[in-house]
Amino acid sequence: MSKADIGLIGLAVMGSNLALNIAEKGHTVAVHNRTTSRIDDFVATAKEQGLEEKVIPQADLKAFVDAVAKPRSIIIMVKAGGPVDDMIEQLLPMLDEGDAIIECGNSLYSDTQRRFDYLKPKGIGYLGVGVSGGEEGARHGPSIMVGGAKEQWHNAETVLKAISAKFNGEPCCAYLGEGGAGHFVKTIHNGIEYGDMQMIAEVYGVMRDGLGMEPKACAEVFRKWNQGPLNSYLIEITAHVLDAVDDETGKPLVELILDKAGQKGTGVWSAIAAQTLGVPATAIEGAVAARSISSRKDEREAAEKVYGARHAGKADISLEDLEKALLAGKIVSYAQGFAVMARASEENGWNLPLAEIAKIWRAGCIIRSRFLDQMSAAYQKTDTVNLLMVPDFIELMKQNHGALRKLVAEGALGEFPLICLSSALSYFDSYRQAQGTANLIQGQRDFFGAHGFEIVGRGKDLHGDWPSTLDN
Ligand SMILES: NC(=O)C1=CN([C@@H]2O[C@H](COP(=O)(O)OP(=O)(O)OC[C@H]3O[C@@H](n4cnc5c(N)ncnc54)[C@H](OP(=O)(O)O)[C@@H]3O)[C@@H](O)[C@H]2O)C=CC1
Ligand SMILES: O=C(CO)[C@H](O)[C@H](O)COP(=O)(O)O
Repeated sequence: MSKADIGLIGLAVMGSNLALNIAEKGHTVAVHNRTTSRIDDFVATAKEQGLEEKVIPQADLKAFVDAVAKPRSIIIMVKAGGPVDDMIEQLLPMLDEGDAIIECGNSLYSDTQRRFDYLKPKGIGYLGVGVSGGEEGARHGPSIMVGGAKEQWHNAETVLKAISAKFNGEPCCAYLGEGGAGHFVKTIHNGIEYGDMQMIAEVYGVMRDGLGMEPKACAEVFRKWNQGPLNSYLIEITAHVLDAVDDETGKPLVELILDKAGQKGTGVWSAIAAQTLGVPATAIEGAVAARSISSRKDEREAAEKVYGARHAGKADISLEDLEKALLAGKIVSYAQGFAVMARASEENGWNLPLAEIAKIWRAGCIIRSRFLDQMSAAYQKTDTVNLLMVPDFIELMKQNHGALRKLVAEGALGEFPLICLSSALSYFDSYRQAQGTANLIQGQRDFFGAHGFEIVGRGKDLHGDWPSTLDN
């Protein structure tokens, strides 16, 4: 029996769809799953789709490994965390030097780095790969962010590029750097995804509570915006979510869905990375905070009783300004996400290609958009890491930050929470303020802790002659 081009372990939502995608592109794939009933279900689906000849199912792990051509490329698509380490340990005695484990889940990049370092001396290549696009993407073409062992990447490159999404014929799949680089980029992708989703939700809140719009009317607006500069997958699906009607009650489905957002970790990891690297990512942090506040429904209900319902009423803002405000917020959020990646790249020696990252996000992934095409073109022309200093985007910010300002002001007066959009605006205003207020902070730090301050022309580590007695 001829050997499979590639192996795949983990036939849940993502793994099964990736395996079907691989088979459809003409590559033979050996598949395995801990619970064997999933293998049977997968084989049945492969048959329905006429792909069974490209699939080698193996319930026994050793037989699965033996079914893959050497040097082996074995994708693992299991639950992130401990299960990945378990899988690695089970595979290790069965692999040969030069084989590769290609881990495609949403893993913490520091775990990926650890696994890469652990396997390298054993002669096993470890690739930590971010895959975005959900179920549909996995089946028909995700965006694929590869990090880890470069040599083994070349063995798997043909298959991974074949199954990835294409933008103008170019694969949305690239090798981005050693160790945890691929998973770091996927994490920041998700952080940006959180920002996009939260900003959209905040604008929906203003439409609903400030402009008194019904979900169907909101859907219509998002559909229209999807024809303009905000064109993106997330704007498109927002229109669909707002349009959906509950069969049981005939009411808009969105009004029945509990307002508590889930989160699986990548947003928090992005915010922690930003803080650890000393690169502000206020939009991502705001989006994570908003999800956490949303989950405290009981507390919110109690607080509303204490403080009274918000004044929600007429917001004095046009739909045109809402669109512009969303665009300005989005630019700031992407500027922050890319600045975090640039800093992480320096810190870890990854040499992350920012233009390439924007390119492979243009199709297949959850944040795919027209905007990313503009971004990749802009980053190809410049080395500047902050998008706010890239000529095309300077122009866009100049045209749109006024609308963001108006929205945030309306939000404050009308008591509409805009945690993400307002923090994006504050970042923008802080970023472009040549004379800030940290002079006072430095004075305070020197007062209570003799931490020293700098006076230009006079020197560093200077101290004030502060009073020694105080009232407090
Ligand atoms: N769902 C999505 O939209 C996206 C998910 N991801 C990431 O992709 C990965 C897979 O996601 P998804 O397909 O949703 O599946 P899940 O995260 O729900 O994981 C289920 C799979 O993991 C296997 N598994 C769990 N524990 C173990 C273990 N200890 N040993 C062996 N196998 C184990 C399960 O096997 P069994 O059947 O035996 O229980 C099953 O195949 C995750 O890291 C996820 O974060 C990335 C992008 C999008
Ligand atoms: O990676 C993804 C999309 O890109 C997954 O759908 C992920 O689960 C999204 O994160 P969260 O569940 O925290 O919203």
